[in-house]
Amino acid sequence: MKVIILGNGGHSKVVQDIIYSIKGNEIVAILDDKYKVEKRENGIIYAPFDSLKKFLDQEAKVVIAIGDNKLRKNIVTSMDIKKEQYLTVIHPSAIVSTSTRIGYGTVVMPNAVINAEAQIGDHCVINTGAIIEHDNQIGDYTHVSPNATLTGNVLVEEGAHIGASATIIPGIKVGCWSIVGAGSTVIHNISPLSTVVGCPARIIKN
Ligand SMILES: CC(=O)SCCNC(=O)CCNC(=O)[C@H](O)C(C)(C)COP(=O)(O)OP(=O)(O)OC[C@H]1O[C@@H](n2cnc3c(N)ncnc32)[C@H](O)[C@@H]1OP(=O)(O)O
Repeated sequence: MKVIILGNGGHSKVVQDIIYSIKGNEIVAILDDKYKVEKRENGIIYAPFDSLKKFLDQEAKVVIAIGDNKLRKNIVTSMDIKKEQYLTVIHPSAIVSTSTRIGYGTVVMPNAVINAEAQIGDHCVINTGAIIEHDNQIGDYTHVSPNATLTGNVLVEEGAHIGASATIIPGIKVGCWSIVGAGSTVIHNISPLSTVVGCPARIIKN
């Protein structure tokens, strides 16, 4: 599979490793606005974002490898690429139930676990070792950070960011574009656009 990667920062390095860990994948271009002019190194083209259309052919799939949820959404809305052309990337060590649905452009990192009937949206990041338990609903453009644990029936709305090693107890709703601080334990629903931290998590911004 030919793959075009958008973004070339720290998160992208991990995504590139995952793409290479899957047999048959080939990264053909890495686009980022830090490249002002097009260049080719070791068979990969490096160029600014707006050159995407030039490299996009029917065979190539696209992954947005940018950790920031809002930026990922902005790029998707500005690029006008067909949904089906986004590649869903799942590291071979991740454990994913056959009854889950994982959306377009979503990246599932090493040792993540996604259990029965969880639904994961488009352009999400399920980071290293994250646990998404049964029946979770995870919205588009979310990021579940390394080692976070979402227990059963958790609902995470669009754009929310769950910090590293956070824990969310069963049945909780995390509102859209909220942030859960690293190491927090969430025991109450979180309203949209809020930031919560601590054990139990308390609101510090909304
Ligand atoms: C591979 C990767 O790297 S994936 C990326 C994973 N990233 C993360 O997990 C980062 C998650 N982010 C955090 O935890 C951040 O601290 C945030 C977003 C919750 C808060 O950041 P800011 O809005 O900048 O808040 P700020 O640092 O000013 O702290 C505000 C208060 O909350 C407290 N606080 C901040 N974060 C936490 C936390 N995780 N747990 C407990 N308390 C916290 C601070 O001590 C401070 O308290 P005070 O007012 O009593 O002094």
